[in-house]
Amino acid sequence: MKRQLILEDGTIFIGEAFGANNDSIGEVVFHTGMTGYQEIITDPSFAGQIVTLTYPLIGNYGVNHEDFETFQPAIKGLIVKEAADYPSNFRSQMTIDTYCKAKNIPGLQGIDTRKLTRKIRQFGTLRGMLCGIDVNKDEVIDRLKREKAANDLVSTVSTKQIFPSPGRGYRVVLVDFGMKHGILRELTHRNCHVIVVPHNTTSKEILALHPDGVMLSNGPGDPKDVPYAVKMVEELLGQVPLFGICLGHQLLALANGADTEKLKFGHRGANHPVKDVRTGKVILTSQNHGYAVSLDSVKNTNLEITHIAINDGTVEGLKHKKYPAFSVQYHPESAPGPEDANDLFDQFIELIQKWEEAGHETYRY
Ligand SMILES: NC(=O)CC[C@H](N)C(=O)O
Repeated sequence: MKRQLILEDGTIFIGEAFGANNDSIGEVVFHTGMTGYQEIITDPSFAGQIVTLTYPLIGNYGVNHEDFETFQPAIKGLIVKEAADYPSNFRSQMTIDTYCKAKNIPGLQGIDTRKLTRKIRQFGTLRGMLCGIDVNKDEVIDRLKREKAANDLVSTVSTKQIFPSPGRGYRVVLVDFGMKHGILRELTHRNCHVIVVPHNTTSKEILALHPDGVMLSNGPGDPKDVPYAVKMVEELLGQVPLFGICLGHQLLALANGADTEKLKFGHRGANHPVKDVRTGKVILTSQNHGYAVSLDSVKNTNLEITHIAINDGTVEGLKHKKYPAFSVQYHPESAPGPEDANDLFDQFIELIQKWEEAGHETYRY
């Protein structure tokens, strides 16, 4: 069955359908990872987006039940050069087509993904629609231009209920803006007693849980769409150690008076070099973001820039000058992908330890 991608600038890519049989509108973005399609598809930060994978063969090692980053994927569609029909791996439990059908994700294959990626790189991220080939093209383009992207994406992917992931170590409140399971996995590995709370939990409610540390998760959309979360972070500063990842990093910046901006086509891949400006050390990182902290806006704040992207000089890491709070724009929990930044979770645990040794011990049960 034929399916097409119509972009808001009028460009059309016609290919073959796979996955669910429904039409879908989203922001078309590209990801350059050679592996990790299962984690990409299930990363809630991609909510509202149609994801193009630049690696040409996707699904060759199948889909399994262990590598999901969330139960309910939030992407609006998947575009690949070729979706493998016969995966080969001992962990494989289904094909990418079966998974996309089960999770209501429309797929498009057989188009020139390099051409599409070049277009996005040249003109910036575009809105697009995945649909059958019998639609009225002009009506679709008009709709794509007219309709605004959703601005409440975080609420659609965050947990509605508070829930614990019990451990015997430090009590960490993890604010779920669309958390990847990987973050929970890393904290659990370090024996933390994690309490996952919804995106709109207030600072007062968080402090009432007597956390030793608070983790701000990744999440979809523009950080300015969640002003209540900026307020929550602002009120927690200096009260408890904070660690922010991706959206969490952007919220830490906004809470300190810095600004964020939309990047032309974002950073989405598994090999983005990042430099620690304090040591000069360069690491490879996994990334997925469309917004970034504006470099100049950090100058007159209490924040210090700790990391910079080698490719385009954007802000990749921040640290508070006075309070125990730090954040990174990239994903230290990434799996698969480079594990170069994984020790940031150990640094968070050390920060909590130091904070407590300094006499800021909170209650425990
Ligand atoms: N992975 C994330 O947390 C992404 C943060 C934010 N939604 C952005 O696109 O920049």
